Amino acid sequence: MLVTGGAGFIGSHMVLALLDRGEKVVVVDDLSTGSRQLVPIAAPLVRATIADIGAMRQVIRDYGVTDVIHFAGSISVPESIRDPLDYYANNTVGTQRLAGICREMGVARLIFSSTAAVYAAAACDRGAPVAETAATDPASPYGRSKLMAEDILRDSASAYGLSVAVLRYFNVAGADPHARAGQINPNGTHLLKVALDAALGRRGSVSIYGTDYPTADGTGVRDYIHVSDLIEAHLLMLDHLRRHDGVHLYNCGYGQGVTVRQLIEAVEMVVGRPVPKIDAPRREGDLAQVVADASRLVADLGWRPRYDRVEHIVAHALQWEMAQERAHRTGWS
Ligand SMILES: NC(=O)c1ccc[n+]([C@@H]2O[C@H](COP(=O)([O-])OP(=O)(O)OC[C@H]3O[C@@H](n4cnc5c(N)ncnc54)[C@H](O)[C@@H]3O)[C@@H](O)[C@H]2O)c1
Ligand SMILES: O=c1ccn([C@@H]2O[C@H](COP(=O)(O)OP(=O)(O)O[C@H]3O[C@H](CO)[C@H](O)[C@H](O)[C@H]3O)[C@@H](O)[C@H]2O)c(=O)[nH]1
Repeated sequence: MLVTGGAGFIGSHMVLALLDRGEKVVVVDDLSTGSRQLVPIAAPLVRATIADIGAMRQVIRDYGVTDVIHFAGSISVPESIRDPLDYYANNTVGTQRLAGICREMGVARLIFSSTAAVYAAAACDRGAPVAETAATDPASPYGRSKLMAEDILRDSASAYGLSVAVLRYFNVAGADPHARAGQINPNGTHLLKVALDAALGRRGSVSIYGTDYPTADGTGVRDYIHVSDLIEAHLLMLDHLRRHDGVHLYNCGYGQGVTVRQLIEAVEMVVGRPVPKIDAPRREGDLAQVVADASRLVADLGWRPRYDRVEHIVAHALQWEMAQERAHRTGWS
């Protein structure tokens, strides 16, 4: 099993879960945002970009890879607006190259990390959960870079017989309940990371981007999914893909909308300290609300989330942050 981006936030949880159930895993990661520290010793880490066809060919050959879970990519909506070409290169061209090498080397299955950012604003902003059948029309280069990658994989599936699962994640957060992995990128911009940093005094405040959205309290609504529940969906997907060829598409979320203010309140409650916050203008490329209809995942794969309360997500993320602080103090990071 090859996990691209396995030194990153979500990929490292995937590696742990695969090892936990006895699979052999190799990781390819260029460590652009990931960290060697997140990769367990039992999983060899090859430091390379997925665009390096020679390196990828060698990894797939050396480790006899038949299945790929493809997390490697660039993930920030605002960054994609500032530098769209980087996003198309890394997410779209990178995936196209990976599909080519999978075809050449006879890889059987690939699971792809896509995103809710592919959906059209009109489909999301009605307020109802968005199903896989909703219209796509991304509001950002990030979303477009991922939607094009989805198309490349779908076409590769029908032309070359690669079996593909596209998983559209909503907002992934939290950390391993045993604090073995978590968010490590010091430049992380996701709301929970920023709010926790503000609560822990590592940054001055959190800006609330937009307070005039047509939502319950005027702030943006997202569907935060605990990373461990997301990983469980990947394990189920992998088993399903091993029994069923073709192309599969699933949303991954809880169907629960949480506003920016509600998430910050949950941080205040769990940490037990106020979070300094500043009202700020809307952020370009943001939608008012993005909530998943994940009933397909539940019906087809029997997915049963375990951590679908926002307090779980915040508590596990905090536990990880505390473990990191201890490790830094004692020189173990
Ligand atoms: N975090 C979320 O809320 C979220 C939501 C939807 C989709 N996703 C997708 O999930 C995937 C993982 O996201 P994450 O939150 O773990 O981010 P992350 O930045 O922690 O992980 C990405 C990993 O990929 C590596 N990487 C990036 N480009 C690479 C390349 N060209 N070659 C090799 N390695 C490369 C990075 O070093 C990092 O370890 C991404 O594809 C992202 O678009 C994430
Ligand atoms: O400092 C911050 C950071 C975020 N937000 C707000 O919090 C919400 C969530 O923002 P994030 O930056 O945490 O996440 P996004 O919704 O922008 O995007 C994330 O989820 C998407 C899917 O919904 C994509 O997959 C993408 O990879 C991932 O970055 C948004 O309303 C945003 O405006 C703030 O108010 N202040």
